[in-house]
Amino acid sequence: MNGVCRLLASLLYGLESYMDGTPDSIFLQDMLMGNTLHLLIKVYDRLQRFKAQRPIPVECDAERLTQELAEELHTKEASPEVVELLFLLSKPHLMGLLFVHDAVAQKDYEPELPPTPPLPDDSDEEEESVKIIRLVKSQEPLGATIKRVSTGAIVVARIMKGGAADLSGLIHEGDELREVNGVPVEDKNPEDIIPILAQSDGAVTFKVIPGTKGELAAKDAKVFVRALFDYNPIDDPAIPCKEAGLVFRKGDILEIMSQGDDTWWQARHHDKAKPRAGLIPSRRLQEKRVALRRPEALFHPQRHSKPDTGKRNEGADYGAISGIHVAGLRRSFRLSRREAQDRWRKSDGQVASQFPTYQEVVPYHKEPGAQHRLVLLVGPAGVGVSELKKKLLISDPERFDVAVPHTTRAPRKQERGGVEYHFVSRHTFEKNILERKFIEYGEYKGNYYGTSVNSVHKVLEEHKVCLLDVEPSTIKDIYTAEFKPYVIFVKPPPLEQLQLSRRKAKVISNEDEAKPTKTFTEEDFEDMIACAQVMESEYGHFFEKIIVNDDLAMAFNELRAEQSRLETETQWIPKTWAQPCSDRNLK
Ligand SMILES: Nc1ncnc2c1ncn2[C@@H]1O[C@H](COP(=O)(O)OP(=O)(O)OP(=O)(O)O)[C@@H](O)[C@H]1O
Repeated sequence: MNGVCRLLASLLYGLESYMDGTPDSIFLQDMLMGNTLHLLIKVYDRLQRFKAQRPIPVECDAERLTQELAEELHTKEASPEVVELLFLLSKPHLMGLLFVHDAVAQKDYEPELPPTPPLPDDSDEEEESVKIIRLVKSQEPLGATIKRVSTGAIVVARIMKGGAADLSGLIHEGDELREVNGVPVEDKNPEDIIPILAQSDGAVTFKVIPGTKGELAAKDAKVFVRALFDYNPIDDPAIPCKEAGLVFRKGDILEIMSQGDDTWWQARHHDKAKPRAGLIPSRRLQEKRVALRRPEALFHPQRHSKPDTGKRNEGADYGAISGIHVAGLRRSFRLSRREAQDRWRKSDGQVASQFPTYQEVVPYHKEPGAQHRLVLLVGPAGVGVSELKKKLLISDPERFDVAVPHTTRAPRKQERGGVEYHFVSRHTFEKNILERKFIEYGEYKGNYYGTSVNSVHKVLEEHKVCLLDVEPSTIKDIYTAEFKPYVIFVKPPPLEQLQLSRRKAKVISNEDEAKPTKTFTEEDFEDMIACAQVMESEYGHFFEKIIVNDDLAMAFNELRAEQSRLETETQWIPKTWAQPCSDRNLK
């Protein structure tokens, strides 16, 4: 009210200089000063106050009630009060008031929808199936894309789930667009139609010929996938509509909302509130793309580890360096593994596909009392996997453990079977190899070293978290429901930070046997970074967590936090792991 009054006052004040006595100016002045306008404003003010109070009607049919009362009064003795009441009830003002009251109480005042635009005169037979659709536009996009098909017609290519068009239920994929806001679009390109929509304020009217693809979309079942690659529609020249694309990163969990199209699926981030779906390349399309890019990757230099000269000091182990003897951290065993050329076991087929695109996943929460997931640590040689593992073990020996490895070498003084190693004969070891009892094994200086499946089971059965560091090529062999491995990749920081942080660090020397350790060389750092890149590009789809080992304390804290998270939060595991029948046990 105040605002309206102020506006009127300033209008009068502003108009003063224009009041020149002409009929128009006199009319305007009379109108602005007039009683009618001011009464109207008063009414407006009252209505505003009632709007805020939101009164609820006591009676919705006062008119009928009044009529009944009048009939009743007619049967009574005509006392002066009865006569007066009958007189009041019959007054047109009161009747009008009650009529309006009832209309308001019954909310019988919705504005009628504007009449639909008349069909053009030149309607032909086909026009019989024409649909006129009116949608009210908000800030949100309509959530539909259009394209020109081979017949030259403009059709609705996609309806994005949860968008305005989808929620309206009126427009469907395959509908042919004839007009937008009365403008024929048959001779227009899709890009020319967008500005017509952009210009329209409020309601948009479409004239469409219903297509046949309409009902398909809703039928798709919901699925969750882990994206195994990064995607940004801006960089994708093939996407039919960049604005409709969904940005995601490797590791994101996506809810697939429609697989109706062979090449473009619709998905949304499972953890984001936005209900509207975006376009993503289908598995088939992405696999095709990766396959075409593959030859390039094959020529990528692969330097997982430097060729071993066999000159290293077999006796050097982490005990020697750190003063801590823990089974599974023995340097000799780790060196043997690096020498293992023979990839003794092929993939068991559990991996989603040859070309990592999307992995179907389901939520997983560890039941109390269930075994922990096997924690796999991978990283290039020297990055700090052993250091981090050792710190974790020391931080909570009741909770973490490592599998005791097997070896064919003779026990040294103070070494006890089953503690540092399981000492076995060459014959037994080879028999175990044939029986596929090892997760990984290798030979170093004439002796075998290996980690058995049973030794991992032993740790898990004790309800401890088993920490295992493996070559990335081994992951696929234990990527099973039995172990539910959680793969953590330890990554080196960029070169400068690597040089800075490792100034005082020591590695095993392979040039000078007299000194078991040496400082890192420039080449070691470059190798580490190159190797990490190859590992990430070849095996990155297995990594659920990447820890950059720059500052050791920070990297360790991150690892610890991740371990706690694993025990408390719901995780996403491959769907095949949740179906016990499809498990394949390692023997
Ligand atoms: N963030 C860090 N800052 C400084 N030094 C580090 C860091 N991480 C590891 N180191 C040191 O780098 C050296 C190599 O680490 P570590 O032996 O743990 O590597 P690794 O990944 O286990 O490699 P390998 O398998 O070849 O033994 C050790 O001396 C370790 O203390």
